[in-house]
Amino acid sequence: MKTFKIIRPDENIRPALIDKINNLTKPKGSLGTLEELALQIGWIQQTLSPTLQHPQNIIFAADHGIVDEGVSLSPKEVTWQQISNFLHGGAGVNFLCRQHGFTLKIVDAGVDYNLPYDTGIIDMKVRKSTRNYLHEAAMTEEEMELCLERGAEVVRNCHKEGSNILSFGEMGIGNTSSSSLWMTCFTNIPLEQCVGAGSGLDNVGIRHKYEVLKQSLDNYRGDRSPHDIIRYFGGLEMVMVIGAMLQAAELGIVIMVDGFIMTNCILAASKLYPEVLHYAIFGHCGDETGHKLLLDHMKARPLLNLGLRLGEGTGAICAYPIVQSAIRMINEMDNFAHASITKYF
Ligand SMILES: Cc1cc2ncn([C@H]3O[C@H](COP(=O)(O)O)[C@@H](O)[C@H]3O)c2cc1C
Ligand SMILES: O=C(O)c1cccnc1
Repeated sequence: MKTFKIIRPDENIRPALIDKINNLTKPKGSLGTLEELALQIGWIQQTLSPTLQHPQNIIFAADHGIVDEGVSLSPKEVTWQQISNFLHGGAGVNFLCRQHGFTLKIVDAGVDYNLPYDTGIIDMKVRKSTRNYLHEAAMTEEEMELCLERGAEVVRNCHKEGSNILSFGEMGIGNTSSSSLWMTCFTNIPLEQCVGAGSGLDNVGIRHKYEVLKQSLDNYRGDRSPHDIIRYFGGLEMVMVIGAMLQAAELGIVIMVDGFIMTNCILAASKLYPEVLHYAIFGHCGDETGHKLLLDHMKARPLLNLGLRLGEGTGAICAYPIVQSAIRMINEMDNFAHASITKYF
């Protein structure tokens, strides 16, 4: 399997970073989460003057065989139709990218449609849709490997373009189902608490989705290793995100984590390489059932709580101005000595 070299950033810089933050003209700790973010990004970048360069939101898209079982309110073709909307600039993620200066990249990981690649969509298609994991593994070992490699390749290209912060998003009707299965397998939280409305199921629909996913789990005969669970229940776009996140961490790129699906992707990535979590900033806690439970389980502290349940990277991008403030704080605030203010602590 593709390997990644992900290290915990060097601790040696931390005292100097803490010292710099504590000497800014404010009571110690009074800028709270902004101070934590500045420390984290300075630590990742190994500098006392961290920067944010060329932010990009990368949407990985694919279809899911399990959709045949009626687990989503939305029909499968919404995946490619929404991609077309992304290209025309009319989706939720588009106005947020425009507002916050993000470049938007769309990656076809496995959409069940012949997409027009001359529009700028990045062709990384591994196959058209996963198989239906009610009956068989969603993807083969080779397909999983291709997903990891291609996700990593997309991020290497962003790195070459100068990005040091990336947000990841997804589009794939049915992908809250894969997410719920990864969540229950990796956290041992009962499946019932991991299954929610996704793109809009009512209670009857959620019950049916739960029954299908429960049956899929009962039918599973794999070895329960992280690798096998990722492969068996994964979405092609979600495994590509894992490759992308791992490559980002290897390159020292800050990872902005979006909603329920992306939180599950970084959870799964951390089962392969635990150190990936040092590079993650959790953008928000959304309304999809299980998201808060999962964040709590991971001891993650999301920046926002806006009741979002869309995906596409929207919640991560909404949180970006807070990250920008943290970077301005550490670079632009004066210190006690220079400002001639008596330091009383
Ligand atoms: C128009 C539309 C736009 C979306 N953008 C993101 N999603 C979100 O909904 C899907 C997951 O929900 P489920 O598992 O219930 O299918 C994903 O595509 C996710 O990105 C959308 C869903 C719809 C309908
Ligand atoms: O939080 C998410 O990522 C999410 C929730 C519902 C539907 N699509 C995405």
